[in-house]
Amino acid sequence: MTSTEAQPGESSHGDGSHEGEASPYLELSREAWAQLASETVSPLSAEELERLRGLADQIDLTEVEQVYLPLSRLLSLYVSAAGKLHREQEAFLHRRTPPRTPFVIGVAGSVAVGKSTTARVLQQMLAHWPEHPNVALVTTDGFLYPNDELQRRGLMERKGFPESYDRRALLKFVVDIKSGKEEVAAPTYSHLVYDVVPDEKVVIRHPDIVIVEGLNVLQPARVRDDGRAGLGLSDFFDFSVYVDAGTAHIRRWYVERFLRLRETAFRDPDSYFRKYAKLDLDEAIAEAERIWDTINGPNLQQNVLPTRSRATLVLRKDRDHSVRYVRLRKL
Ligand SMILES: Nc1ncnc2c1ncn2[C@@H]1O[C@H](COP(=O)(O)OP(=O)(O)O)[C@@H](O)[C@H]1O
Ligand SMILES: CC(C)(COP(=O)(O)O)[C@@H](O)C(=O)NCCC(=O)O
Repeated sequence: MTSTEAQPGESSHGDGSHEGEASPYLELSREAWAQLASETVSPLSAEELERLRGLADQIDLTEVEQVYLPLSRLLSLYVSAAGKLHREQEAFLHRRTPPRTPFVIGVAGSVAVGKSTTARVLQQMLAHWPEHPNVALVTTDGFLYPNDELQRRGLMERKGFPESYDRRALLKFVVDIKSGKEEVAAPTYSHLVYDVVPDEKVVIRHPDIVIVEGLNVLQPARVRDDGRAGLGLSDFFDFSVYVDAGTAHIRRWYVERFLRLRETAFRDPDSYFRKYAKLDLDEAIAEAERIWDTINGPNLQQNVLPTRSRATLVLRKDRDHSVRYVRLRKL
């Protein structure tokens, strides 16, 4: 078994358990997990796998086969079991027209850890398992307050912190999905203009599975003024994945992505960051590090990392994005 380094604010096991307590997780080394891949028949042809890589230019095909294929199979088992349980419960309750309840998967983790990449690969892979072809993907950034509102609340330097989201709207969105509403719409966010896009929605119809990806999807429910805890988003998740890595690696991935965007997206005249396209290399690195050290790094430590032990499964990556071990909840 791989040893784990403790992170600030976490238990010595790094999984929420404390000395002398049984860990609620089963930990599988990279080798043990990859072994499962050899026992899993891929629902994707070689060409489909190759096409999948196009989704995430950087992702290694071996990684897709050894890590994400068994993960999609495991998820597929959970989806089937949840569907069966739901149907049997509805029959037991004599409900004749049971509503469709999509299987909801949360994908959490830091900015730049690889949540979007993981979520997109899982979306494609899950859609190839015959039982559930309609897999929708929603990112929580559409539920950020628009920049005007963030400015009004003094939160422009806190984008991504829990209070920068319209949490009530986000919760309603997931409740609507889980209660089997036929059509559900979510607002969208543009990384180019760095703001919510007015009047643009992503509409989800009849999904079998919905993946909800975002920094704070595992945040526990807030305690209300009357002292009672409400419901949190994760109360409506059937499964959750926390994408994890050492903070120093994530900080480097953030800076590298920033430098790549400086060569591409930041040059777009509509880009909020077009001023960064003019920076020389050292200035650009300093600016990316400043944003990390003042916004995304503190958010990771204060809000995101403390939710890791709430996940059903943790994917722990190494410095090159390869998954080093997988932790799965067994209790
Ligand atoms: N599995 C992977 N292999 C290689 N590079 C990856 C992988 N996952 C993410 N990356 C790279 O890491 C950076 C952050 O990934 P991204 O999915 O955009 O993160 P997030 O959605 O968490 O902000 C991107 O530059 C992306 O290309
Ligand atoms: C938009 C984000 C808050 C991520 O939102 P998410 O989809 O995880 O809800 C983040 O990518 C972001 O822009 N953070 C602000 C600091 C920065 O510019 O990196």
